Amino acid sequence: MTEKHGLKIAVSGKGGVGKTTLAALLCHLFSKEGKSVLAVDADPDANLGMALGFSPDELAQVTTIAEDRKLIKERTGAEPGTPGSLFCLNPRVDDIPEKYIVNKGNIRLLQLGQSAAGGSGCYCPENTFLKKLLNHLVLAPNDTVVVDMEAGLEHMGRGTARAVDAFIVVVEPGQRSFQTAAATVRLAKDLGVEKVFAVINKVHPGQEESVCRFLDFLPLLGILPFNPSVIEADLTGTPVFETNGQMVQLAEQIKDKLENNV
Ligand SMILES: Nc1ncnc2c1ncn2[C@@H]1O[C@H](COP(=O)(O)OP(=O)(O)OP(=O)(O)O)[C@@H](O)[C@H]1O
Repeated sequence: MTEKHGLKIAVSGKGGVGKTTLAALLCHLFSKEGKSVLAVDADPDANLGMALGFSPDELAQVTTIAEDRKLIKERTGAEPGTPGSLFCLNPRVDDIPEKYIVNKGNIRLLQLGQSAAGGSGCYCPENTFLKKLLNHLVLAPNDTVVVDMEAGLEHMGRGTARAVDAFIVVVEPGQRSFQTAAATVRLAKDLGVEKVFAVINKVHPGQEESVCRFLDFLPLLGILPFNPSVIEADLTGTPVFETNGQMVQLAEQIKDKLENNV
C-alpha cells in the first residue's frame, strides 16, 4: 500500500454469493490487527450485523438510515459543512452521529436498512447518504471502511466509485455469477474505478481451474471453498470467524493480497 490514508473497500456481487460472509471476515481481520473498522451494511437483503456477532437486541438499539429517511433526505441535500447538513466538512468516522452506530471492540457498524422505495440502484436517501459518506469521509491511517454492497454499482456515481480504494466482486461458480461479475467490471471501468478484484466463493474440489478460466478478466484475490459449517454458523447466528479457522486463514491471505495491490 502506497498511500497514507486508511482503506475504503466495497464488497459486491450477485445476491447470495457470500458478500456478507466475506465482508464480516475482513472486518474481523482488520479489527484484530488493531484497525478501527467502520462496517457499512448497505445491502438491504443482508445482515452484516449478525455476521459480525451483534445480537438482535444490540442491532435493535440503533437507528438505520432508512428509518430516518425523512431527516436524511433533508440533510443529505445540504453540502457537508453547511447548516442543516448531516456531516461537518471533511467528516471523520467519529463524526457519524452515534444514534446510527453500534460498537463491538474496534468495529463500528452502520446500517443503511431496508429502503421503503425498494429495488436496487434507487436514488433514495439511503444511497445518497452512502455517496456522501464515501465521498467525504476522511480516514486516519488506522481507519478501514468495509461496505457490504447490494449487487451492482448502478447507483454509484463516478466520484463515489472512485472514492472507494478497492471493489471486491464475490463470485460463485456459475454462469450467472460470472455474468454479474463481468457487468460489474464493465461498469466499474466506465466509472473510472481501477481496482476491481475477484474472490471466488463456494468452490467445490476440482472446480478451481475452470472457474479461474472464466474469470481471467479479473485479478483474483483468493478462493474460498464451499464449506457446510459456514451455513451452520449462519443458522445458529454465530460469526464465521468464531467457528471456522480455515475460512479465517484464507480470508487473511485475501486481505494481505488486497493490501499489497491497492
Ligand atoms: N463458503 C461458503 N460455503 C458454504 N456456504 C456459504 C459460503 N459462503 C457463504 N455461504 C452461505 O451462503 C448464504 C449467503 O451468504 P451471504 O449472506 O454471505 O451472501 P450475500 O452475497 O451477502 O447474500 P445477499 O445478497 O442475500 O445478502 C449464507 O447462508 C451463507 O452462510
